Amino acid sequence: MPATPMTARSLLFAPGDSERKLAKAGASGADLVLCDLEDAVAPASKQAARDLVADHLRAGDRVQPQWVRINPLDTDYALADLAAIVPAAPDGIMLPKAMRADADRLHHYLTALEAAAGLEIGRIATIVVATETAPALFGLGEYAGCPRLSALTWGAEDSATALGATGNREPNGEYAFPYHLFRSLCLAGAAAAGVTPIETIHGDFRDLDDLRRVAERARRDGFRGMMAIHPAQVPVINAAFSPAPAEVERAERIVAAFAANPGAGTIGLDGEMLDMPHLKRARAVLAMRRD
Ligand SMILES: CC(C)(COP(=O)(O)OP(=O)(O)OC[C@H]1O[C@@H](n2cnc3c(N)ncnc32)[C@H](O)[C@@H]1OP(=O)(O)O)[C@@H](O)C(=O)NCCC(=O)NCCSC(=O)C[C@H](O)C(=O)O
Ligand SMILES: [Mg+2]
Repeated sequence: MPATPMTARSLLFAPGDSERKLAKAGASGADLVLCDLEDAVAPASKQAARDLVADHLRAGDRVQPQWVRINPLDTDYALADLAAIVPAAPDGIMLPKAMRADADRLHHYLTALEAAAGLEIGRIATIVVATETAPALFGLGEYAGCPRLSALTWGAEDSATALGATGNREPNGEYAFPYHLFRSLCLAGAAAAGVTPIETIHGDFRDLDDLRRVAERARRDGFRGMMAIHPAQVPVINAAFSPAPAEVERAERIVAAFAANPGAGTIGLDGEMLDMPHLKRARAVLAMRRD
């Protein structure tokens, strides 16, 4: 039961206990909304948030796919989250603090709950936040063939907590070395599994210039989308994960140059040597266009 790799550029979190934010997220222009039942919701509000998110899902009129981040499977909250949410037919489930075995367990739970709710089996896709526990950090290469999995992402805050760190940033604001490693392993793990790598949140939600820099770097590195925590971040992320006109034009010229030289493995264009990896990347840029 393989899932289609995720195509969302922006995934906006809305706290599950905020009716206002759940409603506003739909109008944000985000490609996907993540209704959160995990860390944005205090323990005392978990049940109220489940009820609110289920009502939100049942209200219909989905402008974009509506996903739910449940609590980790090894907490007392997770099964109650799934029991409340699956009958309301979310488009997907985000599983935090997880590793491959948890994603497999989630697949089985979803199959049982979809059947009980009369939903099409396999309609609910999954994304795993795959760096948030110490054991998970050693398992990022294990996701190939994971049923329902459409994307992998990572979380710098919970990774730091898992390591016992006191922080995760250098004095200049960049992530410290361990978090570059986890980010890179998430990217490579997603590529190895044939699913979409999604960049983590940018917590400084007022600094949109820095967000632009970080999001553009993420796309350059291979991420295909990014999570957001505030509606103002959405247009910046959407732009960063959409190829610019000049990039599309260059990709078209590369594809055309190879088409004009069908026997050539390598060609020169604008003084640059191009071979098969360049052609593949040019085709990938063209596939990312949204007209
Ligand atoms: C971060 C926020 C708490 C800031 O909220 P606020 O101070 O209210 O911001 P603004 O005054 O600028 O809000 C302007 C209006 O926009 C609405 N709004 C704000 N955020 C959202 C949102 N996420 N979705 C929809 N609408 C939103 C406000 O309601 C204002 O509208 P109005 O009421 O009409 O004036 C807040 O942005 C927020 O709650 N963000 C989401 C936080 C969240 O979900 N966090 C969990 C994910 S991150 C994570 O878990 C880390 C990761 O797992 C790791 O381990 O690293
Ligand atoms: Mg987290």
